[in-house]
Amino acid sequence: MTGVIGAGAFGTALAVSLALGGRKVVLWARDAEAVARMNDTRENPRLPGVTLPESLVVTDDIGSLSGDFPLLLAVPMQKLRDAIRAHAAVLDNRPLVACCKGIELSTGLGPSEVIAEELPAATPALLTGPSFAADIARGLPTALTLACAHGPCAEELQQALSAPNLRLYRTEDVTGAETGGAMKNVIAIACGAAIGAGYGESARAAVMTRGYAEMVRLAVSRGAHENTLAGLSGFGDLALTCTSEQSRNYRFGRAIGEGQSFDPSVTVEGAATAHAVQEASRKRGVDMPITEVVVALIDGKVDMETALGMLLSRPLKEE
Ligand SMILES: NC(=O)C1=CN([C@@H]2O[C@H](COP(=O)(O)OP(=O)(O)OC[C@H]3O[C@@H](n4cnc5c(N)ncnc54)[C@H](OP(=O)(O)O)[C@@H]3O)[C@@H](O)[C@H]2O)C=CC1
Ligand SMILES: O=C(CO)COP(=O)(O)O
Repeated sequence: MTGVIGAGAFGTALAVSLALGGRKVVLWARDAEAVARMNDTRENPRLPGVTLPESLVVTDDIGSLSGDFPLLLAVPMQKLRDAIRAHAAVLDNRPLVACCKGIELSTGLGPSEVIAEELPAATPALLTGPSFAADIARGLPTALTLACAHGPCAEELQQALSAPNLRLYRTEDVTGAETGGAMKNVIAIACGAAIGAGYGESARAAVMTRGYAEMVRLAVSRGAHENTLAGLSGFGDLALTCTSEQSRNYRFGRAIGEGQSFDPSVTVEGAATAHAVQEASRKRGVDMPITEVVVALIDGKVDMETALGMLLSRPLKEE
């Protein structure tokens, strides 16, 4: 059995995929009315056009997740700690797989570190990599990274969470996987802004590549292995998010580049994470010029022309 906490787009997509793969899955949401609607219509408005399989149990009863089976935590990064605290009794002392991508603004910690801080007896893991919820829910082929520092648990989770069209690779480098997932959103905002401002696809490729260099520098400074960043959780997700109109982070960046507003109710993980990364990188003395520019753009401190100048006027250096 698998439990999923958070019936947003991603939690629902993972629950659907696992249920269609023959697993027993319980999807929990905090909003009783939304749960009743989902049970009535067998659809989730956050994932339009996808029918919830009959075998998928949707509930607002957190007690139905009691047990020692793995729980997927599919809530936004900045909400993860609240969600854990609200249900600590049920969540403690079992595998908890964070499905969020980001760094906590108030602490500079990644998802596995937040879990470890709140629930030291739980086994933290991370599911990350290139995947749009809509693609997973439609059964399109997808490959992701399952990261867990505890080797045997990583293998069990890899088996338990793979589905016919959802292929999981395993790593024990949780720090590398979570830094890649967090940073790709920041760089996707920069890429969206470059395209929105009309700077062209060559500029985007430059931002992606130099953004990857920033991702690697930050990850290594946090204790990650450089090679992890070349995998699905780093390069893979960077490639997807920086080039797809499906990405909310990319579209948010594009709106900035076009001088348009963006719906504040949409989950854009890279916005808070850019600020968290800026603070962490300054403390560690890690050079992150694209992240600095993204923060300045989000805060409205610079316009696109100034932002471009900040990057192009840097001293010439070796690659
Ligand atoms: N969408 C995608 O394609 C992908 C998303 N992700 C990652 O998944 C994470 C979630 O994103 P996504 O599902 O798209 O976001 P959504 O905006 O679609 O949904 C977020 C969900 O989290 C719930 N939630 C928020 N706070 C809490 C809380 N304190 N307790 C319980 N539930 C809470 C919300 O419930 P409510 O409606 O009641 O507010 C909502 O159901 C993000 O980190 C994202 O980066 C990863 C890969 C793909
Ligand atoms: O993480 C994702 C793809 O891997 C989803 O990206 P967005 O949050 O930008 O939509």
